[in-house]
Amino acid sequence: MRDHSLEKLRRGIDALDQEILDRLNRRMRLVEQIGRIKAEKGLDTFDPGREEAVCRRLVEANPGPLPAESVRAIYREILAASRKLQQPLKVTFLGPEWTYSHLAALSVFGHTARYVPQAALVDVFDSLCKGLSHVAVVPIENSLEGGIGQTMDLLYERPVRVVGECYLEVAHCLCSRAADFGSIGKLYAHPHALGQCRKWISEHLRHAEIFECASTAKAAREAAADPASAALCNVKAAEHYGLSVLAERVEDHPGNTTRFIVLGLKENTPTGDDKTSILFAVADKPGALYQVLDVFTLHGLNMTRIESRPNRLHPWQYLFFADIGGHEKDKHVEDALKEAASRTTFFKVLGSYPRANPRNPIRFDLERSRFGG
Ligand SMILES: O=C(O)C(=O)C[C@]1(C(=O)O)C=C[C@@H](O)C=C1
Repeated sequence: MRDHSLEKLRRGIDALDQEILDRLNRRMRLVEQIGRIKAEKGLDTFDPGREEAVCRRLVEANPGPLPAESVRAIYREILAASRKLQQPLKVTFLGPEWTYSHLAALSVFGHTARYVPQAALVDVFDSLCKGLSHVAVVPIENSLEGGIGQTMDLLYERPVRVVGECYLEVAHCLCSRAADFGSIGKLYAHPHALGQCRKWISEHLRHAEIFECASTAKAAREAAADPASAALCNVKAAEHYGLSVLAERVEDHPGNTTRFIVLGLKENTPTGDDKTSILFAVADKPGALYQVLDVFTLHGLNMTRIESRPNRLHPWQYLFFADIGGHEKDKHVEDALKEAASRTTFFKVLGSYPRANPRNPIRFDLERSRFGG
């Protein structure tokens, strides 16, 4: 028997879908016009500040029942389609495919960007600096393991700008071609994944010989070649390399999150809720670091991170990486940066970008292989 009320509702949906499509195409015609202006003026297609402003405005104006995370997910793909019409955006990251960097890049740039995996982190920076990619996505710190030293070194050495950030929940799985733990003699894993799963491994895989790999996806690739081995990787890498998931979420602490930064070559426009990353060195004298930090206190700027790293060009000297609230173009931030710089021996603004919320990381839904809130 035909259900007339169901058919009527579906006719309503069809009419609305047509309206959404017409409006999306009207939007895309405006996007094409902007694309032509940008091309004439030599401006970048990707404007992270504007994109964040578009999403934030919609999330704030959203009356529901559509959840905020769905508004963001839908607009992630609409904006990706917009950029693709203007000029396909090339996004580079540490590969192979389905590393956490790849997942982070997908969560920022959607599925229609062009993804360019690299074999090493230095190649990711070089691809951007040589103009072979428009943007790069690299890990900068993990909630359990701390700063990613190699990224910090390359931020010091290369003329790149930080133009965005995102937090991604890291959910490691033990994946293998083997049917159970008993037959696993080797474990392939990235050193950070090993650090994050230390306790679990000592309880469940004490007998396995450990082989470190340059990425979690490479670990999956190695495990695919040897049925008596396993890898610590995400569920997408397991799927891609034909591995079964033997155990889910094997990290020692829930809430394991990695912060990724988006790199570009140009400055960002302010959005009203930004963060600025800086890098500096101070003289070898009492109170030198305090003098710099004091400037931010006096200007009422919140410092959300400070981390030191050995300066590889000058042994036993240190570089400080810090993040403060605000945009370098905000007057009070600009004044503070100028004053702080005058108290250092080296000072570099790495970039200002829309602030992301570490307490609400992007989650990769293991069951549905989709991004959630
Ligand atoms: O406003 C722009 O600069 C656009 O190019 C349009 C648009 C959009 O679709 O809203 C597309 C790409 C940019 O990264 C930002 C926004």
